[in-house]
Amino acid sequence: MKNLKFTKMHGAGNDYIYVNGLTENIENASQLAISLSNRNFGIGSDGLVLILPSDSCDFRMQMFNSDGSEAEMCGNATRCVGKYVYDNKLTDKKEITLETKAGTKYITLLEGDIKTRKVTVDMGEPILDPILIPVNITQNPVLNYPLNIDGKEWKISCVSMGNPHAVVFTEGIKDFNLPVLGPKFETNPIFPRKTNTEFIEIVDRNTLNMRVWERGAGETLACGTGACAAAVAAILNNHCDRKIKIHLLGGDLDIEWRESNNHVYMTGEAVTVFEGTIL
Ligand SMILES: N[C@H](CCC[C@H](N)C(=O)O)C(=O)O
Repeated sequence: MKNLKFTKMHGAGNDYIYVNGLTENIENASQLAISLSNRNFGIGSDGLVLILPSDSCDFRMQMFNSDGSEAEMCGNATRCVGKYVYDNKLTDKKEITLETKAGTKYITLLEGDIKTRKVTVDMGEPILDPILIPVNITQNPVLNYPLNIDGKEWKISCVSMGNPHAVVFTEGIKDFNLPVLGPKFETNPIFPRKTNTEFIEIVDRNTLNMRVWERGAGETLACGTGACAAAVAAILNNHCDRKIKIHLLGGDLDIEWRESNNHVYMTGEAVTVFEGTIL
């Protein structure tokens, strides 16, 4: 894709390539995600995000993992899209609606500047029905369900934020060999559409530590939908209260699951790193 203009951004270290689909013509976005995400021969990223026109919202987001697979939703990217459209004067609003494959998301731009901005996203309601996640387990909701992997029993709690998540409450996560362990969850046959997997340490009733093995991307420094899923699972398992700070390798995310409307709210930074053109 010669002369393709892009912007490199990250949310808590979860970095994506952003392309303005209103002006750039994108062919085969899946293949483009693979080639541009390559950290040696491409730009290097966790995937590709297209910002597109929408009939129902201010904008539409299409998100592709670095393996080329398209995901229903991406929390960190949603914050960055909000910052992108404001900084590039595609809107002058600070309350922005975004059409995604997981429904409409509501973005609120908070304090910030051209480099870094704090952003809150209303991520909507968590999905707990195993049929809708999907996960081949009859328990509903799926909480602390025993999953045997290579002879070790793990307890998983399954939540969807439009994309599937298996949340594991455990200890010693900094020593986990995720490149070996992660794929055994991601491609486990009980997940018909694979899964993202969050490995969580409970610090206290308002604090979690998290590492994540993402579907289609491997270990990332942060996962917004994963942080939301982990917060919901922690609250349902009575490990935490409804406001939780989550420490991820790339930074912190503040999650609130509001009792009043059953919506999950995620607040964190969106950072613009550089702009460029593909030669
Ligand atoms: N790998 C995810 C998509 C990206 C999610 C993550 N980066 C986020 O911030 O929510 C999936 O295939 O469901």
